[in-house]
Amino acid sequence: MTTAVPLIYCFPEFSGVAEAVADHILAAQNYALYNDYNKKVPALSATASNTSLRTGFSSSSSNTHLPRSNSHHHSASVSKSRKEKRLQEKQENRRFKIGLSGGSLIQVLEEGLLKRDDIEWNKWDVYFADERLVPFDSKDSNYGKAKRKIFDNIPAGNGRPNVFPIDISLINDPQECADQYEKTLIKGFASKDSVKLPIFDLILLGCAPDGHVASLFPNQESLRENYAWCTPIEDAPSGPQKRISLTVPVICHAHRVSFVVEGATKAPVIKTIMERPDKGLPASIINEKAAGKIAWFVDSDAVSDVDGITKKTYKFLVNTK
Ligand SMILES: O=C(O)[C@H](O)[C@@H](O)[C@H](O)[C@H](O)COP(=O)(O)O
Repeated sequence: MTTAVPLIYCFPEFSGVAEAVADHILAAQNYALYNDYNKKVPALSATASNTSLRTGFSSSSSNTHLPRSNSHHHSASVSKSRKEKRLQEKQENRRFKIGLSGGSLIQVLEEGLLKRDDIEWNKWDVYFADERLVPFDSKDSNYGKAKRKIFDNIPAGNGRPNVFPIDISLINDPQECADQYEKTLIKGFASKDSVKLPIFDLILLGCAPDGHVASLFPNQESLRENYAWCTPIEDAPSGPQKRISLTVPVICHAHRVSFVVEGATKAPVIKTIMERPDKGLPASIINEKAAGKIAWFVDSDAVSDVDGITKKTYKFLVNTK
């Protein structure tokens, strides 16, 4: 049995998965932007005290101290208000950084996200956990699919995310394409400081019947890549052969890593992941290495073969009223 005890949220239907995944994403968005899953705090633009509520920093002391008219106090309050302004700017510049896989996940997101009106799309930076090296208009392109199904259908006026696809001019050269995508990640995650690994707020993964996640396939060398952020795949055993993928260390370094898996065809592999981590399937490796920040969103069919797992009831975090 798996030594990591992941949270497994199970739903009888696909639509239940889609709704819960959307809530989960929204909670992660709100936490990344406001340190508050439920974003109960009032809009930032209003007052300085709102800033303190949102950031957790204590702001003005004017409610607890009588004002004193000396220059020291004046300059202190000027620098305080500068500090507040800086905090406010920092707050306003926060971004929600999410990594998406392809496959059926895109339909789940299409169904769950597009009906919500509390998504701050213009604060999203969307990267891809993996990409097939095909033209964007191919049905196999993860970016192309996400664009057609989701990004192109965001209602007007709801903002637009920053989306980071691969450099399409490099689809014949997986190594170059992976290096270039790594540069894109460095720019987005480490432009000012040097960081060992990027920290995504959330990475969403599917899981194929062979246990591959993103484009990390069983027994391939890319699964053991420990330094690069992004790895080339030259010979994927299914689907388009040339791909790029985020590496295991990058995926496991995210704040949250969530699997979204539906359908009876996945039942055998989910059994193996939960019961035989020693087989070392890519999904098992992530499940174990990122223990503590993993959640599984599955339908009943996908877990029908597994005995002895504890299914949790998903508690919706984001208040939609
Ligand atoms: O580009 C890819 O191949 C995907 O990112 C891949 O990792 C996917 O998530 C699984 O193959 C599951 O796909 P399904 O959910 O469609 O079965």
